[in-house]
Amino acid sequence: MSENILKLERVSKSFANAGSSVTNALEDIDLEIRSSEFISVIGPSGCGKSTILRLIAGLIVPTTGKVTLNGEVIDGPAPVRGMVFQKPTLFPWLTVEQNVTFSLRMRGQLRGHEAEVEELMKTAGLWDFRKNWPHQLSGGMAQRAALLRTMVNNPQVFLLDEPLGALDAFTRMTMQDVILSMWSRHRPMVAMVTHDVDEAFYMGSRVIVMAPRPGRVHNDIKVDLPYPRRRTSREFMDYRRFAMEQLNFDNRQA
Ligand SMILES: Nc1ncnc2c1ncn2[C@@H]1O[C@H](COP(=O)(O)OP(=O)(O)OP(=O)(O)O)[C@@H](O)[C@H]1O
Repeated sequence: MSENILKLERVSKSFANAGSSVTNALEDIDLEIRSSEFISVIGPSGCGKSTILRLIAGLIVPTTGKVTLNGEVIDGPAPVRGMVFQKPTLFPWLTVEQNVTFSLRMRGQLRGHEAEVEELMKTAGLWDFRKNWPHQLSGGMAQRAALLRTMVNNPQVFLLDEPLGALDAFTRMTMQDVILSMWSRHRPMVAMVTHDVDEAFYMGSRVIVMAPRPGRVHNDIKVDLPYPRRRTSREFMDYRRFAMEQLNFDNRQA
């Protein structure tokens, strides 16, 4: 399988505010992501994390610079770049299974993919709930269904914007493993925004630390730890400590 390369080259993004002021959400971002990398993006509120994902998704275009996938400029959304948001957006009138297979059915591609869908739903613990309606699901189950719905398209680029932010700590840790096990099947390129430093290092093969005003890359850390990772290992704690220093949290304690 050929390697996919996503590039942000000298990308800046400004937003006009009410009145005449402008927010420089991102300034001069250079970033290269390759197939099978799992990128976690962390940084303080407002530093442009979601803006990076929205640019890659093609929901917005850069003010200057360019975003390309395999050399082609991204200027709109496409199924090869799937995005999952913090709040799962399932169709309430469709069952879990119908939600997960929605885009496959729309494209007439469900036949031949049934076995794969079944296996994915079993991995995600949703098979026994496939006939349920979205309102009958817990938050974690709904988010798993939303993740699968994007995953069944086999996107080249998988964009996750705080996908686990609304979940309790235990469900969140389980979901981290569910996402990693789904990722390990085809190893698509993943870019995930999170506010949780542990999550960033537990999941990411690379962690991008961003700084605000204007949003820029402060550090790009390769996480040299094999999967599955141990949250309590010394190496894990070393990465965590380093990131906390980068984010300047080590000297903000009371
Ligand atoms: N559509 C928009 N119009 C005006 N300003 C915007 C728009 N989208 C984002 N911004 C501004 O751009 C900056 C970066 O926003 P962004 O949502 O990317 O940050 P973030 O790092 O994801 O923040 P958070 O962690 O709080 O979700 C913020 O100052 C935000 O107010």
